[in-house]
Amino acid sequence: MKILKLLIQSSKLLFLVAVVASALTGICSSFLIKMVVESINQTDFDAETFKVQFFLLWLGYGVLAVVSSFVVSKLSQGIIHKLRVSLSTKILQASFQEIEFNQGKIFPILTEDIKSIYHGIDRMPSVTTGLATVLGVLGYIAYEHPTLSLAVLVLFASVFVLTKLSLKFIRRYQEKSRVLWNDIFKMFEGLTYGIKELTINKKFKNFYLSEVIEKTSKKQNQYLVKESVVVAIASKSSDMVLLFGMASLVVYIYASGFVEPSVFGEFLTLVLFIIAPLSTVAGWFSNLKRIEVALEQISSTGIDLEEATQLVEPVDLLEPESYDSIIELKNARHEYYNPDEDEHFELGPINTTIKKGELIFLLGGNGSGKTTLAKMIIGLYPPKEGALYYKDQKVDDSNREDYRNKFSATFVDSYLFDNVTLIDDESVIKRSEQLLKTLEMTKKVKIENGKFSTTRLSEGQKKRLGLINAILKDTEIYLFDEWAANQDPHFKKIFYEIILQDLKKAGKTIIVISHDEQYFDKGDRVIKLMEGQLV
Ligand SMILES: Nc1ncnc2c1ncn2[C@@H]1O[C@H](COP(=O)(O)OP(=O)(O)OP(=O)(O)O)[C@@H](O)[C@H]1O
Repeated sequence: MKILKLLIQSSKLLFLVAVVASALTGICSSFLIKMVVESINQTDFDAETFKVQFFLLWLGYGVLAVVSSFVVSKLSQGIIHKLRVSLSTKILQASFQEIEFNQGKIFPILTEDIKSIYHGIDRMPSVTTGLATVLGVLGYIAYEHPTLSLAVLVLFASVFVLTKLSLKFIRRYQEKSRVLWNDIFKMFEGLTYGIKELTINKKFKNFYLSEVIEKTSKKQNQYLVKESVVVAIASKSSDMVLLFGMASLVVYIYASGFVEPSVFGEFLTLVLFIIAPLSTVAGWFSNLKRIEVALEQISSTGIDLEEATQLVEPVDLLEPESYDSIIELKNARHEYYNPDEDEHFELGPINTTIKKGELIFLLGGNGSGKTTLAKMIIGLYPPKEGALYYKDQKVDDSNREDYRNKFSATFVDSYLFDNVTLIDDESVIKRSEQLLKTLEMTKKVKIENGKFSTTRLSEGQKKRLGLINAILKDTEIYLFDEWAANQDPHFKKIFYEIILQDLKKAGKTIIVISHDEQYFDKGDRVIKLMEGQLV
């Protein structure tokens, strides 16, 4: 079971303490039950010994139960923390294309699936204690009443079969309701980021509320209700099987007389004591299924929760003194397949070279593949065929991370981080102040505690801050994907005539995706894409 593996991986020592403490708690409770039951029919009842023994077991039970709860909760919290960090790490390490393709699934995983795993683990103290109690009492019954215990085992086996049968249905509904979480998150995304469009148009707002939100939410509720019904049927029918079995035994024992009624009474009391913990253990199996569903969702995005096994040792690219080109694409191809529309987009084969210090404009109509080519050049999409070279060295899985580090980029949908731009170096502070001035942002943004003071800005201003962020990274190659698209003519001029020229003077290699043909004479070369091909 993957969840047990995760628990053990989290801390072997804590896991061992939790198992031992839970087992001892169960043993204490079994002995307490045995003492009470035995004392009922005892003729030579010794109250003093009973009090001492009972007190010690009672105290032991309480202390051990608290210890096991504390340790398991420490373990489960540790797992949740580790899961969050490791999931985030794995997302950052995973193939960009895989994560980009599964973008809609990431949020539900980081919230819903982690919550399901947490709730499953959180119940473990009561489950382990319950299990230990059941096993302890069963052991005692088997020792004291071997024939009767056989009958109990048959009854418990029926409960087990019933639970197992119901788990198939429970899992089916859990899977269906979990898949709907992806739609629910998408719908909340629309509600948050599309609030302008929704607020403006009453018809659309009502449609979104009734046809999207209400329908999806209702559908999920139906699955959740079905799951609860199956859980209730399974658990209640188990209780009914147990009670019916007991009643049948009573009738049979009275009819056959093969056991003394007083012995049977003691036996029955013991069995009744373990029905509740047995129910807790059986109920937990549905939680286990939910954990399985959550873990499957996580691995469906290509994220493997096992400890990372480094497939290729990362290496740095060399920095030779002389080389032909800084970037070269040889027969490089990329393709997308859109399963929803059964549509392919093919880029390439692309053959081109970029020299160090060149300022290149990349031009092309909407959907011609400019951003896709940019992502391939920057190392986000490894070419599906052909190859990419940096200073005459082939870029492959081992050096791709180092290759990507040679770039700074702004994309159309770039995210402006407000807590990452660490401006701690004196020269960087100076440069950022200079850039704020050039891009006329000094009245809006200041540098405070090594960060920009605000990101509550207009879209054009945010883009300018994003540009400053990219430039401050001071990398060898820059890529700007339609940066100037939403800038007014004044800031377009600043971008093409000051910013790009300053970068060029500093020896940077620059690729600019742009439709501003009036500035193309400021560059060294223009390349054009048409339907995925360089023309
Ligand atoms: N993540 C993706 N998955 C599937 N298809 C995609 C993906 N991204 C882009 N495409 C498809 O690839 C084609 C090229 O897209 P791309 O974004 O590279 O074009 P572009 O030239 O940058 O367009 P624009 O000028 O509109 O930004 C389009 O037909 C688009 O539908």
